[in-house]
Amino acid sequence: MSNRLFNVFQVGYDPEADSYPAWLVRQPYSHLLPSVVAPGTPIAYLKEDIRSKFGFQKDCVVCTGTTDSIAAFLAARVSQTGNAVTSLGSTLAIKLLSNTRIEDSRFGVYSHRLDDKWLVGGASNSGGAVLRQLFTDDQLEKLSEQINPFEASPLDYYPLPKAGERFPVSDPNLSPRLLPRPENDVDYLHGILESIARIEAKAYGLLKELGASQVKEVFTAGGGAKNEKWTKIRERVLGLPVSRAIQTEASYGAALLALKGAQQNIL
Ligand SMILES: Nc1ncnc2c1ncn2[C@@H]1O[C@H](COP(=O)(O)OP(=O)(O)O)[C@@H](O)[C@H]1O
Ligand SMILES: O=C(CO)[C@H](O)[C@H](O)COP(=O)(O)O
Repeated sequence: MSNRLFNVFQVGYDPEADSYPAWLVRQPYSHLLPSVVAPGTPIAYLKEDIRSKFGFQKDCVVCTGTTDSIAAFLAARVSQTGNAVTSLGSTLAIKLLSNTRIEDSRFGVYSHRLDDKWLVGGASNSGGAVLRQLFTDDQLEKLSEQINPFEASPLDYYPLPKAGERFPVSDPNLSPRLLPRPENDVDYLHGILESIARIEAKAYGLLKELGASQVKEVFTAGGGAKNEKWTKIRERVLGLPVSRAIQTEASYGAALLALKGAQQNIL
């Protein structure tokens, strides 16, 4: 049984029809396809050996979950069309609540169903992993303090931890661009944060071009959410209100799903 309704469409599940397509069901291997249930559905009690090994309670029930960036979206508890959550973790993942579904593999764009709406977006390989290759978290904090976020950086990079990008450009060979490196690390970090913000702006612009609902406000999750200077840079580059989500950890969204599941009877 799949515990990720939101991503079984990656094995061919149609989230609009809420079923596998007929051509797939006709295949000789179709019995191997995972059965699908909604996130936050209780599916089983823990096996006794696991329960006692880790000290879980007898009534501990396993519920279906979701992907990390959808969990971050749920944690932010936003519900209005046009609200979006950018997860600034190791990668940069975008989820916009839209009335329309969009799919375009040329740009790594896809939609997950969320009740009667769609969570449209994609995930860029840019984000915190490349920052961690260059700076410690402590340096990130101290250098960021010295950035003037209202001043545009003249540096133009495409920060990636290694070659390859998924969204808003799908190119497995795209090379990281992190040069020239200025002498001053504050300037360097400013240029990198601003360049990642431009990737984010391009991503939201692309979703709009492809027909998604207009983005009105962006909430931020993940390790980058605590960087207030970056938030201000992003606000300027995106031309949208940007703020830290009330809960910035994807695990909080997963816990909300577990709470929902715990209130239902097991399947
Ligand atoms: N002050 C900061 N400013 C920007 N990014 C930061 C800061 N501190 C940590 N990060 C980034 O946050 C990332 C970790 O966030 P997290 O949400 O835990 O990521 P993940 O769960 O995807 O690994 C690291 O890659 C790190 O570079
Ligand atoms: O790669 C990821 C984050 O970088 C996620 O695992 C990926 O985004 C899958 O989740 P979703 O289908 O919700 O985007």
